[in-house]
Amino acid sequence: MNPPEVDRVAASRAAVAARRARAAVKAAIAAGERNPLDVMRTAFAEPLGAEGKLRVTEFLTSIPAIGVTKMHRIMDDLGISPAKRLGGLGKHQRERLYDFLYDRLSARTPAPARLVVLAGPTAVGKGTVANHIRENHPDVLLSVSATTRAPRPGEVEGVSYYFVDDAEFDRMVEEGELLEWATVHNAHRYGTPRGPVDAALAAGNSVLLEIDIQGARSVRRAMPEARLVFLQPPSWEELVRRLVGRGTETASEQARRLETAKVELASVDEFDFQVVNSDVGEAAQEVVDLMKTRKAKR
Ligand SMILES: Nc1nc2c(ncn2[C@@H]2O[C@H](COP(=O)(O)OP(=O)(O)O)[C@@H](O)[C@H]2O)c(=O)[nH]1
Ligand SMILES: Nc1ncnc2c1ncn2[C@@H]1O[C@H](COP(=O)(O)OP(=O)(O)O)[C@@H](O)[C@H]1O
Repeated sequence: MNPPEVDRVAASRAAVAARRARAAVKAAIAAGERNPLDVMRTAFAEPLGAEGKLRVTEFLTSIPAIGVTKMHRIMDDLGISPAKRLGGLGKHQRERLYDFLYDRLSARTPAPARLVVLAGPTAVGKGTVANHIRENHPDVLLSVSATTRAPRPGEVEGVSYYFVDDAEFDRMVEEGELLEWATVHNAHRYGTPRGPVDAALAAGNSVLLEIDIQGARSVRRAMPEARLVFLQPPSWEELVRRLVGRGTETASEQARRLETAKVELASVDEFDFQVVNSDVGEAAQEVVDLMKTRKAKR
C-alpha cells in the first residue's frame, strides 16, 4: 500500500472504533449500567472521548423512557440544535441539560434522594467531619461499616466499625448483605451493610456514608440517586500536614497513601459536589445542607 492508502485505512479503522465506542456508551445507558449524569460529566474532557462525541439526540434517546418525540420536545425546550454533540454544548446549554436530567432522574427514582456519600483522599478529614455530623446532627444516620482490620485503641464495636474476620466478611459478601465493599489501601476490606441504609431511607431519614472513592463509585452504580461529595483539602501541603500530624501511619505508609491521594484528587470530577475542609464545623454544615435542599450548588 502506498502512504495515502495506509492513511485512509487507518482513518477508517479509527472511525469504526469510534462508532463502536459511542454505541457502547449508548448501550450502557440503555441498560441502566451508566448514569446519564455520569456520562455528561465525562463528556467535556479534552480530547473528546466517546461520550463527548455522542450527539445529544442519540444520548437522550438511549435513556430509557425517552423516545424520539419526547427527545425533540426536550431539545426544543432546552434550546439545543439536533446537530450538537454532547462535548460541543456551550456552558449554559450544558447546565440546562444537566439540571433537566438531574430533576428527571431524581423524580423518577423511587428511593428518597437522601443518601450522601462523603469521600476524599486520606487524612483530608473525612472521619473528623463525619464525627462532627454524628455529634451535632443526630437526625442523620451515619452508616457503620464492616471491616476486616483490627480495632485501634478506643474504637468501639458497632460504633466505629463492625470488626469481622475474613470468613464473616466473605459470608456478608456472598449473602448480598453489603451495599458496596472495597479493599482499601491494599490492606483490609471495608463494606457498607445494606440493611440499616435501606431502613433509614425507607423511613425518610438521611444517611451519610463515609467511605473510600472506589466505594463511592459502587454506590453511584447501585443507587444513582446518591449524592457524592468529594472532601477537598485546603491545599496539598495541608493534606500532608494532616496525614503526618495524625501520626497513625509509618513514614513509608504515609508515602504510599500520598501517592494514592494524588490519583484520588484527580477523580474529583466524578463527584456531584466538592466541599473544602478548612473548618470542620463549616464543612460538616455544607454536607448536611446538601441533604436538606434538592438543588444545592454544584
Ligand atoms: N469502600 C468503603 N470504604 C470504607 C468503608 N468504611 C471505611 N472506608 C474507608 O476506608 C479507609 C480506611 O479507614 P480507616 O481504617 O478508618 O483508616 P483511616 O484512613 O485512618 O480513616 C478510609 O478511606 C475510609 O473512608 C466502607 O464501608 N466501604
Ligand atoms: N478542618 C481541619 N482542620 C485541621 N485539622 C483537621 C481538620 N479536619 C481534620 N483534621 C485533622 O486531620 C487529620 C486527619 O483527619 P481524619 O479525619 O483522620 O482524616 P480521614 O478520615 O480523611 O483519613 C486528623 O489529625 C484531624 O484531627
